[in-house]
Amino acid sequence: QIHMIKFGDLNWGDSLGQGTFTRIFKGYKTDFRDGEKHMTEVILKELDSAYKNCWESLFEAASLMSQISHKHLLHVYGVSVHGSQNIMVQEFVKYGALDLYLKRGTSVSVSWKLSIAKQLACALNFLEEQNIVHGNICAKNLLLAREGDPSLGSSPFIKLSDPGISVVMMGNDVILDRIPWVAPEVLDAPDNLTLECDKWSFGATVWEIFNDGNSPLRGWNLDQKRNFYENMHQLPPSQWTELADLIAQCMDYDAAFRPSCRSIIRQLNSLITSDYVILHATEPVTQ
Ligand SMILES: Nc1cnc(-c2cc(N)nc3[nH]ccc23)cn1
Repeated sequence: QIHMIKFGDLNWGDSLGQGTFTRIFKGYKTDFRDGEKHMTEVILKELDSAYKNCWESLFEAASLMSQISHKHLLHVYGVSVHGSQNIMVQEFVKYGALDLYLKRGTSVSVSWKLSIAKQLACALNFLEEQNIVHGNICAKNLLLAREGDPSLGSSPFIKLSDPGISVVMMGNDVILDRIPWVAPEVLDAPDNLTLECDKWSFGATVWEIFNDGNSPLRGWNLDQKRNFYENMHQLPPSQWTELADLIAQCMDYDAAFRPSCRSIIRQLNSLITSDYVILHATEPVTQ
């Protein structure tokens, strides 16, 4: 049910960097609609030939995302296979990955951050309703389609990218390196990804959004990361107690205690209307 795209219909542009086992290029796909030639901006994700055996997992991730459509889920046009090249063709999202956008130091307001968190919660709620586990929720996989302009009062708009190659295909080191986004229970059973795992990752992603895109536990080695879970540590809490509480609820070591998406959305709505937002309208840019 995933669309197969003819390699000849793809035009390759600049390299935009690397994903996990993939190279990312800007590009265009040609298609003919009502007798006219259309060039659509796309992202081409080419799987490194060394990881050919992961193609099936990448293909599954693409199929998953192309089966469902939602305004906050990245659109996957299809895949193209050309000799040893395996390519996923995705919609191009103008401002790219949220973690890089935040790291570039663009100063954004608390309500901007809450708006992003709520959009991600809505995407997760939609996936939960379809009983679909994403498995790789993180700021790197949030793409910014619209910056939002505080002076115009227009809010940002994000799209959740595909999960990429499943952790099931990865070695234990890659799973450990995904601490603190990967839920603790995944370390013991990587092939048992549940909806609750996405809630844990949601908590870590909200932490990133409110920490200017800085990676939590940045620079820690795999042993330190393993100890973080073995000692059941939590990420440094925000000064905003209600936000810290929501993150801690999502990052509960007991999956059964993590809140439902409905509860997450309700709590975000109450944060959005709280006085804290007015008091911290535009955070001073911390250099
Ligand atoms: N589905 C996607 C994925 N990545 C982008 C993107 C946009 C941009 N401005 N710079 C980038 N640099 C690397 C990737 C990227 C766009 N759309």
